[in-house]
Amino acid sequence: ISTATTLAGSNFDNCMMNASGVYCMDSDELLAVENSKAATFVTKSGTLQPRKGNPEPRYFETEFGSINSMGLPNNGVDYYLDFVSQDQINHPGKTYFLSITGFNLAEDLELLQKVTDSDFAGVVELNLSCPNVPGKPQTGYDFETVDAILKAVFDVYHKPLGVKLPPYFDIIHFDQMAEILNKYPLSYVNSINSIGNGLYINDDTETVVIKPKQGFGGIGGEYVKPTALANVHAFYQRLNKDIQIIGTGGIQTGKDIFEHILCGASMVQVGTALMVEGPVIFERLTAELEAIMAEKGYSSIEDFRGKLNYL
Ligand SMILES: O=C(O)c1[nH]c(=O)[nH]c(=O)c1Cl
Repeated sequence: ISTATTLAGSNFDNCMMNASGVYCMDSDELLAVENSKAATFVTKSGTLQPRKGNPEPRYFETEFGSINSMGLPNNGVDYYLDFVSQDQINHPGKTYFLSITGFNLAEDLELLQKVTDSDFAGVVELNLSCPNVPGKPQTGYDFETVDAILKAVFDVYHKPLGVKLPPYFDIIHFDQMAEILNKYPLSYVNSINSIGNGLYINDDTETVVIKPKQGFGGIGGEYVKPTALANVHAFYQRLNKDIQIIGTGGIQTGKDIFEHILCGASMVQVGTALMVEGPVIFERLTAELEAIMAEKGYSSIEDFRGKLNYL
């Protein structure tokens, strides 16, 4: 039984990794994921300059998941490019993911130029769905802007690149986004980012639990799995088959991974549960997924990927 997968032209010996933003801020965290059972890692979304992010508390764990309004704290794209370029030397042939996000098209292109000028040989994840930068709209919900960004990006960048999308909640939005995405040579689409602008309350103190944005923040964890599975499957149904899907959202067990793959995912990313359990989670998740595959008589994830049945 193998949980191996192929994504963006690279082979991975496992189909799971961290979600950007979790366990990927600095070299210690990235090495912890690297040295776990995860197939690879993706960095925290890098911006042109390092950022402190929003005032704390900006992340809070609840019974069913998490809420965050981090505000894009990161060490800057050069830090992550330097780290991954060095890591590639230590692990020749391994493919890593670099997440980037600009605050406008010019910044996106400047970030990609830096990637082109570096030794980075992995996959770029363009984060179109950073929900927690006050005053900035959620790019992923501005379809014309997404189209303009992808047109400009693929005019200049010709190596493997995927996009991280926010969740959509309307069938027409799945149709409209897929129509845009199908126009471009994307390696993959990663659905979903956190569900934007949720609110969690501490009843004892009658107070919100995070400081930024009067407590409003992106929701992750068990809360979001039905939305994540729907987004994975909606894009699987609509995108041309050379655009693969990374499934992110609500993964806590091997069963959750099985469901994401059944919906069409070729790789899954773990966020909130990784934050809770640490990188050792990938050993448990791998064992649980292998057990499900053994029970069902599947030897590879391709035996059941995308094969969700309808009634
Ligand atoms: O506030 C954040 O840093 C953040 N938080 C999220 O839940 N998703 C993102 O893409 C980002 Cl960039």
